[in-house]
Amino acid sequence: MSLIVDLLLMLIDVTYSILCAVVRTFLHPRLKSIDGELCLITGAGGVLGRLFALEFAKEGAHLILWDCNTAANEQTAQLARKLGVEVRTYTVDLSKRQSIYQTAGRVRAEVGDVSILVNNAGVVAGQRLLECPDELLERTLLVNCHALFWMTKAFLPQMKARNHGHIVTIASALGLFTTAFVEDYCTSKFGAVGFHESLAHELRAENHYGIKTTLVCPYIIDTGMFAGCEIRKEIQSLIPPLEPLYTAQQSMKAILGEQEMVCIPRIMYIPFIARALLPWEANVATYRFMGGDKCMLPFIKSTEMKTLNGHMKSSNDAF
Ligand SMILES: NC(=O)C1=CN([C@@H]2O[C@H](COP(=O)(O)OP(=O)(O)OC[C@H]3O[C@@H](n4cnc5c(N)ncnc54)[C@H](OP(=O)(O)O)[C@@H]3O)[C@@H](O)[C@H]2O)C=CC1
Ligand SMILES: CC1=C(/C=C/C(C)=C/C=C/C(C)=C/C=O)C(C)(C)CCC1
Repeated sequence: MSLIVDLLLMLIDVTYSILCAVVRTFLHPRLKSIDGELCLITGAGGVLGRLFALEFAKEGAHLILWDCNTAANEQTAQLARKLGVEVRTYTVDLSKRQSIYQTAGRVRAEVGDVSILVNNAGVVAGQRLLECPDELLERTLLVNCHALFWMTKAFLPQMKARNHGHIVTIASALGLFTTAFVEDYCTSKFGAVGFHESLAHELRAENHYGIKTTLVCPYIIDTGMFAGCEIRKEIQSLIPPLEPLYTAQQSMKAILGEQEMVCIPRIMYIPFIARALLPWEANVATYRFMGGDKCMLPFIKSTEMKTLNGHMKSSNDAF
């Protein structure tokens, strides 16, 4: 009997959540206020990180900015302070667990409890797997994936104690479907998506309904990180690279609307769903047609040229 009641309740929940998602797509959802909240953003010296800092500052959140690039991070802080919020900067190496834990300890002691955590920092090796130095591949996993464990372990306990907080994961469309020549990046972003989902389930399973999670999965953004990456010329105008500001603003809408996940642009849901529904060869055929199969080649070539010109060191030289 209780199975039938549970089944009916589940069906009501499923119908209600589908209706909510449909309504949300067409109407503007109510956005929460984050005035006076303490927001920590990683990679705040980078293009998207800086825009996030400014968007959160506009909403009245005080900022803790983390980056390995002290000068760029400080520039972001200066811009944000002009918007009237308090800003503290910290230089940290997110590829090192101890650096994360030490800096988190300083934040807790010097500022207090973080209530919004935006895991934004990300890197990519930008070289073919077989030619890429091992440390560069490892670094992608450490920064894009392992850092999520350490950041969450450092800041979730205080959120749990207050049953209040928000953890944002900036993943990627390449955490939902893949393309060639970016094995390190896809591995790390699929990891980030898996991490986000498991954490979101855990918070619900433990009834921590006051702690929200948002997963952001953007397509190529015009920040320079994937400079050269391009799909078939004729289709490029249909799916152009995203403007960084547009990406940050769409992400903010999802965060403040307490949306669980957002693909930017929405059309990215199609390759995500197609990956799960279509046979592998059918996906290969559509990738080939749209130039999604070799879109990373010009990006990889330009990184390899830089490496040849001595901008980057190869650890394989040691062998
Ligand atoms: N650009 C794109 O096309 C897309 C990007 N994304 C994701 O968006 C996020 C932001 O990307 P974007 O703004 O383009 O990238 P940027 O390279 O502009 O910014 C990343 C920032 O993170 C910093 N950083 C890198 N490694 C570390 C580290 N070990 N410790 C601390 N800070 C570090 C970088 O410093 P430094 O510059 O000194 O290395 C930089 O300031 C990333 O997670 C990325 O994967 C998702 C979809 C598309
Ligand atoms: C593979 C593929 C495509 C191209 C995707 C690209 C080019 C994604 C780039 C994403 C980036 C750079 C993310 C960074 O985090 C299409 C044409 C959309 C559709 C079919 C499959």
